[in-house]
Amino acid sequence: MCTALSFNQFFGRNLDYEFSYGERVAVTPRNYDFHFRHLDKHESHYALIGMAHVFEEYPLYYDAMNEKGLGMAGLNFVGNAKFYEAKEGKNNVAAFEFISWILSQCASVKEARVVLENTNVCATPFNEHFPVAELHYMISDENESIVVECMEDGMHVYDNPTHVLTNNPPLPMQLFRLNDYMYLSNKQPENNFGLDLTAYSRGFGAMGLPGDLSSGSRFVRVAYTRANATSDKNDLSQYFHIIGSVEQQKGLCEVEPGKYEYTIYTSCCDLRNGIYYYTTYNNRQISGVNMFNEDLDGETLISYPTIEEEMVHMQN
Ligand SMILES: C[C@H](CCC(=O)NCCS(=O)(=O)O)[C@H]1CC[C@H]2[C@@H]3[C@H](O)C[C@@H]4C[C@H](O)CC[C@]4(C)[C@H]3C[C@H](O)[C@]12C
Repeated sequence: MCTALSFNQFFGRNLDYEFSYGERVAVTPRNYDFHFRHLDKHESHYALIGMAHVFEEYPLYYDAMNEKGLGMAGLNFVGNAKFYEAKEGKNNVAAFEFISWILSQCASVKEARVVLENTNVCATPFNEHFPVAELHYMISDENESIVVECMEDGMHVYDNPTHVLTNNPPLPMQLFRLNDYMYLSNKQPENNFGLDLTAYSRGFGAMGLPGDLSSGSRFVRVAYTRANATSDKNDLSQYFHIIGSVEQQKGLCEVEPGKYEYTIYTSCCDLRNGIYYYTTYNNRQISGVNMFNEDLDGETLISYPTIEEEMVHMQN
Protein backbone atom coordinates (compact mmCIF):
# COMPACT_ATOMS: atom_id res chain seq x y z
CA MET A 1 0.00 0.00 0.00
CA CYS A 2 1.09 3.48 -0.55
CA THR A 3 -0.29 6.92 0.12
CA ALA A 4 0.41 10.25 -1.63
CA LEU A 5 -0.36 13.64 -0.10
CA SER A 6 -0.22 17.26 -1.18
CA PHE A 7 -0.48 19.81 1.64
CA ASN A 8 0.29 23.48 0.92
CA GLN A 9 3.79 23.61 -0.57
CA PHE A 10 4.54 20.00 0.40
CA PHE A 11 4.03 16.94 -1.77
CA GLY A 12 5.11 13.35 -1.30
CA ARG A 13 4.20 9.85 -0.33
CA ASN A 14 4.56 6.83 1.90
CA LEU A 15 6.21 4.02 -0.04
CA ASP A 16 4.77 0.88 1.50
CA TYR A 17 6.02 -2.48 0.32
CA GLU A 18 7.55 -5.69 1.59
CA PHE A 19 10.99 -5.09 0.04
CA SER A 20 13.03 -2.24 -1.34
CA TYR A 21 14.12 -2.02 -4.97
CA GLY A 22 17.19 -0.07 -3.76
CA GLU A 23 16.28 3.59 -4.14
CA ARG A 24 18.32 6.80 -3.97
CA VAL A 25 17.54 10.49 -4.01
CA ALA A 26 18.34 11.41 -7.61
CA VAL A 27 18.81 14.86 -9.15
CA THR A 28 18.45 15.02 -12.93
CA PRO A 29 20.06 18.26 -14.16
CA ARG A 30 18.71 20.29 -17.07
CA ASN A 31 21.15 19.00 -19.66
CA TYR A 32 20.91 15.31 -18.85
CA ASP A 33 19.95 13.53 -22.11
CA PHE A 34 16.62 11.84 -21.59
CA HIS A 35 16.45 9.12 -24.25
CA PHE A 36 12.75 8.41 -24.41
CA ARG A 37 12.08 4.98 -25.89
CA HIS A 38 9.57 6.01 -28.53
CA LEU A 39 10.44 9.70 -28.88
CA ASP A 40 13.25 12.06 -29.76
CA LYS A 41 15.93 12.92 -27.23
CA HIS A 42 15.03 15.50 -24.65
CA GLU A 43 18.32 17.33 -24.20
CA SER A 44 17.34 20.46 -22.32
CA HIS A 45 14.50 20.38 -19.82
CA TYR A 46 13.53 21.25 -16.27
CA ALA A 47 15.69 19.77 -13.53
CA LEU A 48 14.14 17.05 -11.35
CA ILE A 49 14.70 15.64 -7.88
CA GLY A 50 13.07 12.58 -6.39
CA MET A 51 13.31 9.02 -5.20
CA ALA A 52 14.42 6.65 -7.93
CA HIS A 53 15.98 3.33 -8.64
CA VAL A 54 19.13 4.33 -10.52
CA PHE A 55 20.03 1.86 -13.25
CA GLU A 56 23.31 2.62 -15.03
CA GLU A 57 22.93 6.38 -14.43
CA TYR A 58 19.28 6.31 -15.54
CA PRO A 59 16.66 7.43 -12.97
CA LEU A 60 13.51 5.31 -12.65
CA TYR A 61 11.50 7.73 -10.53
CA TYR A 62 8.89 6.62 -7.98
CA ASP A 63 8.04 10.21 -6.94
CA ALA A 64 9.69 13.50 -7.78
CA MET A 65 9.29 17.24 -8.30
CA ASN A 66 10.81 19.68 -10.74
CA GLU A 67 12.48 23.05 -10.26
CA LYS A 68 9.16 24.82 -11.07
CA GLY A 69 7.30 23.24 -8.17
CA LEU A 70 5.35 20.45 -9.85
CA GLY A 71 5.28 17.05 -8.12
CA MET A 72 4.26 13.59 -9.31
CA ALA A 73 4.09 10.16 -7.65
CA GLY A 74 3.28 6.64 -8.91
CA LEU A 75 1.31 4.30 -6.63
CA ASN A 76 0.30 0.68 -7.15
CA PHE A 77 -2.94 0.21 -9.05
CA VAL A 78 -2.71 -3.53 -9.58
CA GLY A 79 -5.41 -5.17 -11.64
CA ASN A 80 -6.80 -1.82 -12.82
CA ALA A 81 -3.82 -0.20 -14.56
CA LYS A 82 -3.56 -0.87 -18.26
CA PHE A 83 -1.00 0.74 -20.52
CA TYR A 84 -1.20 0.78 -24.27
CA GLU A 85 0.46 -0.01 -27.59
CA ALA A 86 2.32 2.86 -29.26
CA LYS A 87 -0.06 4.90 -31.43
CA GLU A 88 0.66 6.95 -34.54
CA GLY A 89 0.33 10.71 -33.98
CA LYS A 90 0.65 10.51 -30.18
CA ASN A 91 3.53 11.18 -27.81
CA ASN A 92 4.23 7.58 -26.88
CA VAL A 93 5.81 7.41 -23.44
CA ALA A 94 6.79 4.19 -21.67
CA ALA A 95 5.17 3.88 -18.24
CA PHE A 96 8.61 3.94 -16.55
CA GLU A 97 9.29 7.32 -18.26
CA PHE A 98 5.96 8.91 -17.42
CA ILE A 99 7.10 10.89 -14.35
CA SER A 100 10.19 12.20 -16.14
CA TRP A 101 8.13 13.03 -19.23
CA ILE A 102 5.68 15.22 -17.31
CA LEU A 103 8.10 16.83 -14.89
CA SER A 104 10.76 17.62 -17.48
CA GLN A 105 8.39 19.94 -19.38
CA CYS A 106 5.41 21.05 -17.25
CA ALA A 107 5.59 23.89 -14.72
CA SER A 108 2.10 23.41 -13.30
CA VAL A 109 -0.88 21.07 -13.18
CA LYS A 110 -2.50 23.29 -15.79
CA GLU A 111 0.37 22.63 -18.20
CA ALA A 112 0.36 18.92 -17.33
CA ARG A 113 -3.32 18.68 -18.33
CA VAL A 114 -2.41 19.98 -21.80
CA VAL A 115 0.56 17.62 -22.26
CA LEU A 116 -1.56 14.67 -21.08
CA GLU A 117 -4.05 15.26 -23.88
CA ASN A 118 -1.58 13.99 -26.44
CA THR A 119 0.29 11.49 -24.27
CA ASN A 120 -0.12 7.76 -24.75
CA VAL A 121 1.39 5.80 -21.86
CA CYS A 122 2.84 2.60 -23.29
CA ALA A 123 3.26 -0.88 -21.85
CA THR A 124 6.94 -0.91 -22.75
CA PRO A 125 9.03 -2.67 -20.06
CA PHE A 126 12.30 -1.08 -18.95
CA ASN A 127 14.14 -4.39 -19.34
CA GLU A 128 13.60 -8.10 -18.69
CA HIS A 129 14.20 -7.66 -14.95
CA PHE A 130 11.82 -4.71 -14.59
CA PRO A 131 8.42 -5.45 -16.10
CA VAL A 132 5.85 -2.67 -16.37
CA ALA A 133 4.75 -1.46 -12.93
CA GLU A 134 0.95 -1.22 -12.60
CA LEU A 135 0.58 2.29 -11.20
CA HIS A 136 -1.71 5.29 -11.10
CA TYR A 137 -0.37 8.78 -10.51
CA MET A 138 -1.03 11.93 -8.55
CA ILE A 139 0.28 15.22 -9.98
CA SER A 140 0.21 18.35 -7.77
CA ASP A 141 1.41 21.88 -7.60
CA GLU A 142 0.81 24.16 -4.64
CA ASN A 143 -2.76 24.85 -5.76
CA GLU A 144 -4.31 21.77 -7.30
CA SER A 145 -4.00 18.02 -7.67
CA ILE A 146 -5.05 15.63 -10.41
CA VAL A 147 -4.95 11.86 -10.70
CA VAL A 148 -4.12 9.95 -13.88
CA GLU A 149 -5.49 6.43 -14.22
CA CYS A 150 -4.74 4.50 -17.41
CA MET A 151 -7.29 1.70 -17.64
CA GLU A 152 -8.88 -0.71 -20.09
CA ASP A 153 -11.34 1.98 -21.19
CA GLY A 154 -8.68 4.67 -21.68
CA MET A 155 -6.75 7.30 -19.77
CA HIS A 156 -8.70 9.18 -17.09
CA VAL A 157 -7.57 12.50 -15.72
CA TYR A 158 -9.50 13.41 -12.57
CA ASP A 159 -9.51 16.54 -10.45
CA ASN A 160 -8.58 15.49 -6.95
CA PRO A 161 -9.96 17.94 -4.40
CA THR A 162 -8.84 15.71 -1.50
CA HIS A 163 -5.16 16.00 -2.52
CA VAL A 164 -4.57 12.41 -1.40
CA LEU A 165 -4.26 9.09 -3.21
CA THR A 166 -3.89 5.49 -2.07
CA ASN A 167 -4.23 2.32 -4.18
CA ASN A 168 -7.30 0.42 -5.42
CA PRO A 169 -10.12 1.01 -6.25
CA PRO A 170 -10.15 3.80 -8.88
CA LEU A 171 -10.38 7.38 -7.60
CA PRO A 172 -14.12 7.95 -8.31
CA MET A 173 -14.98 5.04 -6.00
CA GLN A 174 -12.62 6.29 -3.30
CA LEU A 175 -14.21 9.74 -3.50
CA PHE A 176 -17.73 8.30 -3.39
CA ARG A 177 -16.93 6.43 -0.20
CA LEU A 178 -16.30 9.72 1.59
CA ASN A 179 -20.11 10.14 1.59
CA ASP A 180 -20.22 7.43 4.26
CA TYR A 181 -17.99 9.47 6.54
CA MET A 182 -19.21 13.04 6.12
CA TYR A 183 -20.44 13.03 9.75
CA LEU A 184 -16.86 12.80 11.09
CA SER A 185 -15.95 15.87 13.08
CA ASN A 186 -13.20 17.34 15.19
CA LYS A 187 -15.91 18.54 17.60
CA GLN A 188 -17.67 16.55 20.30
CA PRO A 189 -20.97 15.04 19.05
CA GLU A 190 -24.47 16.03 20.08
CA ASN A 191 -26.49 13.58 22.11
CA ASN A 192 -29.54 12.69 20.01
CA PHE A 193 -30.81 9.88 22.21
CA GLY A 194 -32.74 11.92 24.75
CA LEU A 195 -30.99 9.81 27.37
CA ASP A 196 -28.42 10.77 29.97
CA LEU A 197 -25.25 10.14 27.90
CA THR A 198 -21.81 11.73 28.10
CA ALA A 199 -18.89 12.00 25.70
CA TYR A 200 -16.55 10.55 28.32
CA SER A 201 -13.37 11.21 26.36
CA ARG A 202 -12.11 13.74 23.85
CA GLY A 203 -12.19 12.74 20.18
CA PHE A 204 -15.75 11.36 20.10
CA GLY A 205 -16.54 13.32 16.94
CA ALA A 206 -14.30 11.12 14.81
CA MET A 207 -15.65 7.86 16.22
CA GLY A 208 -15.80 5.44 13.28
CA LEU A 209 -12.83 6.89 11.40
CA PRO A 210 -11.23 3.83 9.75
CA GLY A 211 -7.94 2.79 11.27
CA ASP A 212 -7.10 -0.34 9.29
CA LEU A 213 -4.49 -0.50 6.56
CA SER A 214 -6.69 -1.31 3.55
CA SER A 215 -6.37 1.15 0.71
CA GLY A 216 -9.97 2.39 0.98
CA SER A 217 -9.64 2.93 4.73
CA ARG A 218 -6.34 4.77 4.37
CA PHE A 219 -7.94 7.01 1.77
CA VAL A 220 -10.73 8.02 4.17
CA ARG A 221 -8.37 8.40 7.12
CA VAL A 222 -5.78 10.55 5.37
CA ALA A 223 -8.41 12.64 3.52
CA TYR A 224 -10.14 13.35 6.85
CA THR A 225 -6.85 14.10 8.59
CA ARG A 226 -5.72 16.44 5.83
CA ALA A 227 -9.08 18.20 5.66
CA ASN A 228 -9.00 19.00 9.38
CA ALA A 229 -5.29 19.51 9.96
CA THR A 230 -4.49 23.11 10.83
CA SER A 231 -1.75 24.94 9.04
CA ASP A 232 0.89 27.15 10.60
CA LYS A 233 4.58 27.99 10.30
CA ASN A 234 5.51 24.41 11.10
CA ASP A 235 3.88 22.91 8.04
CA LEU A 236 6.78 20.56 7.34
CA SER A 237 6.20 18.65 10.57
CA GLN A 238 2.43 18.95 10.06
CA TYR A 239 2.88 17.29 6.64
CA PHE A 240 4.75 14.38 8.25
CA HIS A 241 2.07 14.07 10.94
CA ILE A 242 -0.73 13.92 8.34
CA ILE A 243 0.93 11.25 6.22
CA GLY A 244 2.04 9.51 9.41
CA SER A 245 -1.65 8.87 10.13
CA VAL A 246 -1.52 6.08 7.52
CA GLU A 247 2.02 4.73 7.93
CA GLN A 248 2.44 0.98 8.11
CA GLN A 249 4.24 -0.63 11.01
CA LYS A 250 6.16 -3.85 10.34
CA GLY A 251 4.13 -6.89 11.29
CA LEU A 252 0.63 -5.57 10.62
CA CYS A 253 0.18 -6.53 6.98
CA GLU A 254 1.40 -10.02 6.09
CA VAL A 255 1.73 -10.47 2.31
CA GLU A 256 3.18 -13.99 2.51
CA PRO A 257 4.21 -16.08 5.50
CA GLY A 258 6.71 -14.04 7.50
CA LYS A 259 6.82 -11.13 5.01
CA TYR A 260 5.24 -7.82 5.91
CA GLU A 261 4.48 -4.67 4.02
CA TYR A 262 5.73 -1.57 5.87
CA THR A 263 6.49 2.08 5.19
CA ILE A 264 9.95 1.87 3.65
CA TYR A 265 10.22 5.65 3.31
CA THR A 266 8.13 8.80 3.53
CA SER A 267 9.01 11.61 1.16
CA CYS A 268 8.15 15.29 1.25
CA CYS A 269 9.00 17.57 -1.68
CA ASP A 270 9.12 21.23 -0.72
CA LEU A 271 7.71 22.52 -4.00
CA ARG A 272 8.65 26.10 -3.20
CA ASN A 273 12.27 25.55 -2.28
CA GLY A 274 13.36 22.49 -4.25
CA ILE A 275 14.22 20.44 -1.18
CA TYR A 276 13.48 16.72 -1.11
CA TYR A 277 12.95 15.63 2.50
CA TYR A 278 12.50 12.04 3.58
CA THR A 279 12.44 9.69 6.53
CA THR A 280 13.04 5.93 6.40
CA TYR A 281 11.60 3.15 8.53
CA ASN A 282 14.66 2.98 10.77
CA ASN A 283 15.67 6.62 10.60
CA ARG A 284 12.87 8.90 11.74
CA GLN A 285 15.05 12.01 11.64
CA ILE A 286 14.19 14.09 8.56
CA SER A 287 16.98 14.12 5.95
CA GLY A 288 17.00 16.53 3.01
CA VAL A 289 18.63 17.12 -0.38
CA ASN A 290 18.37 20.58 -1.90
CA MET A 291 18.36 20.46 -5.69
CA PHE A 292 19.53 24.06 -5.87
CA ASN A 293 22.76 23.10 -4.11
CA GLU A 294 23.68 21.04 -7.19
CA ASP A 295 24.88 22.17 -10.60
CA LEU A 296 21.51 22.07 -12.32
CA ASP A 297 23.06 23.00 -15.67
CA GLY A 298 25.10 19.80 -15.67
CA GLU A 299 24.62 16.70 -17.79
CA THR A 300 25.18 13.88 -15.35
CA LEU A 301 22.83 12.38 -12.83
CA ILE A 302 23.62 13.10 -9.18
CA SER A 303 22.34 10.71 -6.52
CA TYR A 304 22.51 10.15 -2.78
CA PRO A 305 21.92 6.92 -0.87
CA THR A 306 19.09 7.13 1.65
CA ILE A 307 20.28 7.32 5.24
CA GLU A 308 19.02 4.16 6.89
CA GLU A 309 20.75 4.20 10.29
CA GLU A 310 18.74 5.47 13.22
CA MET A 311 19.82 9.02 14.05
CA VAL A 312 19.13 10.33 17.53
CA HIS A 313 19.95 13.87 18.55
CA MET A 314 21.44 13.34 22.03
CA GLN A 315 21.29 16.34 24.30
CA ASN A 316 23.75 15.43 27.01
C1 LIG B 1 6.12 -1.04 -5.34
C2 LIG B 1 5.97 0.48 -5.50
C3 LIG B 1 4.55 0.86 -5.16
C4 LIG B 1 4.26 0.63 -3.70
C5 LIG B 1 2.79 0.52 -3.51
O1 LIG B 1 1.97 1.20 -4.09
N1 LIG B 1 2.44 -0.43 -2.65
C6 LIG B 1 1.05 -0.77 -2.46
C7 LIG B 1 0.90 -2.27 -2.54
S1 LIG B 1 -0.73 -2.69 -2.81
O2 LIG B 1 -1.17 -2.19 -4.10
O3 LIG B 1 -1.54 -2.16 -1.75
O4 LIG B 1 -0.78 -4.13 -2.80
C8 LIG B 1 6.27 0.96 -6.92
C9 LIG B 1 6.22 2.52 -6.97
C10 LIG B 1 7.23 2.94 -8.04
C11 LIG B 1 7.64 1.63 -8.69
C12 LIG B 1 8.99 1.62 -9.45
C13 LIG B 1 8.99 2.70 -10.54
O5 LIG B 1 7.83 2.63 -11.33
C14 LIG B 1 10.25 2.61 -11.41
C15 LIG B 1 10.53 1.20 -11.97
C16 LIG B 1 9.57 0.86 -13.10
C17 LIG B 1 9.85 -0.53 -13.67
O6 LIG B 1 8.90 -0.81 -14.65
C18 LIG B 1 9.75 -1.58 -12.56
C19 LIG B 1 10.75 -1.27 -11.46
C20 LIG B 1 10.54 0.14 -10.85
C21 LIG B 1 11.76 0.36 -9.94
C22 LIG B 1 9.20 0.20 -10.06
C23 LIG B 1 9.16 -0.86 -8.93
C24 LIG B 1 7.86 -0.78 -8.10
O7 LIG B 1 6.77 -1.11 -8.90
C25 LIG B 1 7.65 0.65 -7.51
C26 LIG B 1 8.77 0.89 -6.48
